[in-house]
Amino acid sequence: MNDVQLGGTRIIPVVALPDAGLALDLGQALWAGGIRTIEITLRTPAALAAIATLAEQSDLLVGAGTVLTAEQVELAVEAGAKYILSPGFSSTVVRRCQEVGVPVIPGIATATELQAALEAGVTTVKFFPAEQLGGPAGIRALSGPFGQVKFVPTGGVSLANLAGYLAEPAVLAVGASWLAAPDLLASGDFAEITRRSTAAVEVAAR
Ligand SMILES: O=C(O)C(=O)C[C@H](O)[C@H](O)COP(=O)(O)O
Repeated sequence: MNDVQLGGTRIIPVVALPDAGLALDLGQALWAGGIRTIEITLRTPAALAAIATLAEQSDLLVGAGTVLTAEQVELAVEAGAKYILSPGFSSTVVRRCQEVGVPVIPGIATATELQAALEAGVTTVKFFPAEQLGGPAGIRALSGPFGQVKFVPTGGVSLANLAGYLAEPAVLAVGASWLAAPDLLASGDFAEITRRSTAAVEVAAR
């Protein structure tokens, strides 16, 4: 599975890319800041083209996010996505990922959903929306009965609370949009994306 790679810098920038033409500059800006993976959400029409560009022309480990259907799994994998994330748990999405042989990180928000994920053969889950669900303490509570599970908290993770999440042994990596925030992408401020990446990677390395 991609745990080893995701566990590298432990930070996954979550990006809704307005224009696939920004993909390479974005990839370079993140890489320069020490980031080694990216989640491109299938929330914009540019997503699949951006995944293809980065999969072919960058060294980033490219994941596809907001994958809600089996068809989207296929499209994302065809485009070059190396792992799949969903905001919630769908046994249909998970099954198709398993059939295709691509690692999947479905979202869970409750113990019931986590049990469903385990039953489906998943042991790495997205914890979404992390801050609203109790943050690191919420993850710690779920880790009690589910000690074998690794979490990727996403939703409300910032530079200010990053260290708290990464200090949890059950946290594989965090997902967050502030590194490549929509306003930075809109204004083409790639230098700031590198600055934010550098700052986050520095916190993760402590
Ligand atoms: O679409 C998905 O699959 C998601 O994960 C939803 C959000 O884009 C992330 O949770 C980012 O949240 P923020 O870092 O708080 O902006």
